[in-house]
Amino acid sequence: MDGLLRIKQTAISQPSTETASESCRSHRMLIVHSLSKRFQLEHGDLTAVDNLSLEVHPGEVYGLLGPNGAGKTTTMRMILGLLEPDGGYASVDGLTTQTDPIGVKSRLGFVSANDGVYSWLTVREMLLYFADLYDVPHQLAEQRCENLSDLMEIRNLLDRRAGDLSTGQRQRVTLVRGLIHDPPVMLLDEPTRGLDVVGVQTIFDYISILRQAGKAVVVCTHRLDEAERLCDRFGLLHKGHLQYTGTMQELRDATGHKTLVDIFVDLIRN
Ligand SMILES: Nc1ncnc2c1ncn2[C@@H]1O[C@H](COP(=O)(O)OP(=O)(O)OP(=O)(O)O)[C@@H](O)[C@H]1O
Repeated sequence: MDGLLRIKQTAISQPSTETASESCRSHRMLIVHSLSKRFQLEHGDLTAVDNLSLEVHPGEVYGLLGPNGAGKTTTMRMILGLLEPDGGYASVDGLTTQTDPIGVKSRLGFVSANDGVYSWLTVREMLLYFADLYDVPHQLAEQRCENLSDLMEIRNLLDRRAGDLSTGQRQRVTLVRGLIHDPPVMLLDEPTRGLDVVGVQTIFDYISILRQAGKAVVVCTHRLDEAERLCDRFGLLHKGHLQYTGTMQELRDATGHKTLVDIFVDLIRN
């Protein structure tokens, strides 16, 4: 952790230097406005996401939590522009998924437990390829590749074939890949799924780096204990509705329960 934090300053842009003022900084937040999605099933419609609104500010980690089928993935897919909403939009930097879906996409980084790597490319080739997809100028991409490799301790892997890496090494590479275009907003879908204790700690370190770099971070996870330690604010989704949103203390005050687990059990049973 110490090593990562020591060098993080050089690897990803800091909010104070990247933006001139607080008002400018506030544009770099994620706004989700009245997102809705219905799926047509054989026996009628299913509302997977119902009029969901939330905001995530720079330097804030927001836990989007909910039981199986609550609508988390559907929400993420709509924010990422992979699924057309029936209503509402997501916006970053004043751009919206309705009017400039590619502009929004270029401002989002995505890390998922299902991330794969291009087996036949070296790690460096793959990182530069992704940078190119995001139109990062080559020299800047090379510089980011070096700096982020130091940050996530993968410098010794840069010239190795991605397909030969261990699970933990791949994880670090995909974390770097998510940041190669220096997006202001990061979406993390079940980032600790299937990882050992070291892998989980890597994710914790990564998220604290993102927070300190002023990224707006959304984390979807079933690990409520982890979410409680990681996130500044939470949205509790159930059957497509955002039932509660707020800090841990606000959730406690609203529900009368102490832990996320208790809040969840109550939510699902009632
Ligand atoms: N393409 C689709 N067609 C029909 N129904 C879908 C489709 N995608 C999702 N759903 C339904 O929408 C609801 C929400 O699914 P979603 O995958 O968003 O939940 P989730 O909160 O991510 O669940 P999990 O934690 O189990 O991954 C579920 O009832 C699911 O079956």
